[in-house]
Amino acid sequence: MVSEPESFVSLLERRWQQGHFVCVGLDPEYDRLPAVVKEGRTPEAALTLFACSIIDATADLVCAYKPNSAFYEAYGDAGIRALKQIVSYSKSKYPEIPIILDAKRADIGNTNLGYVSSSFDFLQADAITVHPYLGKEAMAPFLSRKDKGVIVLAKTSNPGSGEFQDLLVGETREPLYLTVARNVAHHWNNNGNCALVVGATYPAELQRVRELVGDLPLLIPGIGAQGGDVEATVKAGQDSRGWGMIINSSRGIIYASKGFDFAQAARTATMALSTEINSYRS
Ligand SMILES: O=C(O)c1cc(=O)[nH]c(=O)n1[C@@H]1O[C@H](COP(=O)(O)O)[C@@H](O)[C@H]1O
Repeated sequence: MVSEPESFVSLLERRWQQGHFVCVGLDPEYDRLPAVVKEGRTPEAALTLFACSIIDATADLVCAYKPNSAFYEAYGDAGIRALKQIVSYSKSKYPEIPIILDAKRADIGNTNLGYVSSSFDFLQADAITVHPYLGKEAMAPFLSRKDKGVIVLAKTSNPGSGEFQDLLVGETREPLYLTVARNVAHHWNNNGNCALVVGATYPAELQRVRELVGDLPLLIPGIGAQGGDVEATVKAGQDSRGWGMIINSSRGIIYASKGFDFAQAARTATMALSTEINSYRS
């Protein structure tokens, strides 16, 4: 009998149980790669070696990896091949670590079937980031994949995220990001596979979301290069179990050193962030 693949949420909860809350963002730019990685290699080989070296150096410290598709699509088919190799490498060597494809997809329903095939079946990611703009009905192809995580943008980390996300809406005149959080937690999550994105740069909003959604997993980017505060993030973002957080740092970890020691430096940065996160959990 073929056993069911372990679900995204169950993989995640096992990592949290072991005290791992850091998500390393695998967002490589060829021009920023260390010379030791680029020398004598094609861009495809260099991107793959860089990300896989960081995976090997940090696998015992993380709750997830999050490659952002943009950084691979930028290099055309070579980039897509690199992304495929990186996900395959991580899934075969570290099957206990969930992979989040950060692609911020979502379209009308039948178009979403294409995104589902490419992210979950071709790339074999465990979860994907999506935006909520088309509503629950359109999201059925994602939501029906019980084993895969559907991580919905609520309050994003960028300075201009309030333009739409903070608009006061509905009878209660609450900010739109809270309506998104409520609908996802209470109406979209029939299969227990939903999560939300809330930026670490907005701890007050993070707290409001956490109060509204119970123990729903939250992907929290914005630590490191974007300046989010770790203490405020953990205090606002942890759930009733002291879990619930996928705290992403990309540039702050992957570019910790430009030298031959880049992977070891990524490990040191991941360890420091993990220790700091755990020091604020209750
Ligand atoms: O969905 C995301 O991961 C995301 C949402 C958000 O609100 N802000 C945000 O920065 N991200 C992503 O998280 C990563 C942040 O990278 P660094 O700023 O380098 O740590 C990038 O891949 C972003 O695209």
